[in-house]
Amino acid sequence: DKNAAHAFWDTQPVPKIDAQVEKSGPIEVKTLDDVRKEPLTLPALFEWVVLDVNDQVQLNDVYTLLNENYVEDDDNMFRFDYSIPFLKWALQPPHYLKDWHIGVRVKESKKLVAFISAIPATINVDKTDSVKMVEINFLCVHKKLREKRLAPVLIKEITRRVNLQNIWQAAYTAGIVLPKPVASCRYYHRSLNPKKLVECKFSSLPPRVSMSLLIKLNRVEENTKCPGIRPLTKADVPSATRLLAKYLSQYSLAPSMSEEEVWHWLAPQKNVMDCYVVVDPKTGEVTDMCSFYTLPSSVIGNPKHKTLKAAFSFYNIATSVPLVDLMADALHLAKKGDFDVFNCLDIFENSKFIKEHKFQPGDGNLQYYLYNYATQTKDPSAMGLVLL
Ligand SMILES: CCCCCCCCCCCCCC(=O)CSCCNC(=O)CCNC(=O)[C@H](O)C(C)(C)COP(=O)(O)OP(=O)(O)OC[C@H]1O[C@@H](n2cnc3c(N)ncnc32)[C@H](O)[C@@H]1OP(=O)(O)O
Ligand SMILES: CN(C)Cc1n[nH]c2ccc(-c3ccc(F)cc3OCCn3ccnc3)cc12
Repeated sequence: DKNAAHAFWDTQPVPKIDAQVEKSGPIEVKTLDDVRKEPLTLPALFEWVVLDVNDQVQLNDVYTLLNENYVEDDDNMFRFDYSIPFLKWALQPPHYLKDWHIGVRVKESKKLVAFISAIPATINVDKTDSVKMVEINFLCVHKKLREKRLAPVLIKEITRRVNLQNIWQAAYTAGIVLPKPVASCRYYHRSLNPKKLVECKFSSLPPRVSMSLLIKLNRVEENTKCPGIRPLTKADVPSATRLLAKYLSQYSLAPSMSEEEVWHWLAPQKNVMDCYVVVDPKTGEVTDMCSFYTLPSSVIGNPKHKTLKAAFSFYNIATSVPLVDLMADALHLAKKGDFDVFNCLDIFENSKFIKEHKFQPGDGNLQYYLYNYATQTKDPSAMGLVLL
């Protein structure tokens, strides 16, 4: 309800839930002099730590905290299981700061009980403003320490450390409604391994549909449709960077990526990132690209299956082939890569293929947010940004 008190968020530079935005731009303007020099105070038993994700032991601590305590679906049947290589990749883009990988440990046992991260990103807002921001992700408090107001402390501390670098805006997404969504997006699932999805109770057999019929109904193309589609290589990066910049310029919220960033985010990496391109045979220019990342979920309390292998749609651009054909290839390649399900949001032009490719609606929303930046609420199709 619109009057619900947000004891923390009502103190933050974000629009009130029922605010009408006049003009776009920063909500508050501060200088380095306004920024606390010392860390926020934690409850007595806890200490701040910086996680060095180059140290296998510390990276494993982050993996275990998230594997056991991170995001679950509404029915608590699945929990995201970001892999160790995925977390290293997600946390170490070009120009990352170790200081922005913040943990809370129990002083006595050194057990990691909370985490929050920021990575640098240049975000274009409303196609006009290019804003130096951070992307906030992997906020997690151990299940045993929930509802003790620890999250606001983590958020204020990462805000402080980001402000110290003269950055005043952030982008983040969440499955819950907070003040105040920039866009409210829906997620969709395309079954690739219907038998396993039914056994995991991710999906159910429709009435009067046998398992063999369900398998047949979800069959994907035997071959690719796009001529010469192949994995992205480093040599493709200058052309792919130009194609991405041109494509993303049409969206109200989109990243601006250097060649170094394009290679970091789109370089094919087993069990992390799949990226395929179509190039003009004459010029070698990249004309089309599809990409999806690997994010498994633990299956909670299932006797037969421990994990669900999900592909999440990332950046897709079709200029020489229809988007529907490019995504047919993405589904084919994901099936070949042994994924059980292919997920996407109703952002970009994804609604063009969601119906035709037999995606089913998911059970919730993914809300997009900006911190300290007011702008009009957008349609999901105006979103051109994917957060992991
Ligand atoms: C300029 C730079 C700026 C950088 C910072 C930008 C902002 C970045 C913001 C972060 C972006 C993260 C993005 C991201 O990582 C992707 S969203 C995924 C977040 N993580 C999970 O859902 C994992 C499982 N849940 C937990 O670990 C805990 O439930 C968490 C830690 C979520 C909350 O711990 P808790 O023990 O359940 O709760 P208290 O400590 O008692 O705190 C309650 C207060 O926290 C507010 N809350 C709850 N969930 C939130 C969420 N997902 N975002 C923001 N705020 C959230 C809540 O509204 C309330 O405030 P209010 O009373 O005002 O309503
Ligand atoms: C984005 N990134 C910040 C992680 C994140 N946080 N909170 C979330 C809430 C929903 C989705 C999401 C996004 C796309 C999608 F196709 C399905 C999704 O969740 C299904 C429900 N679920 C949650 C865990 N296991 C299954 C991601 C997230």
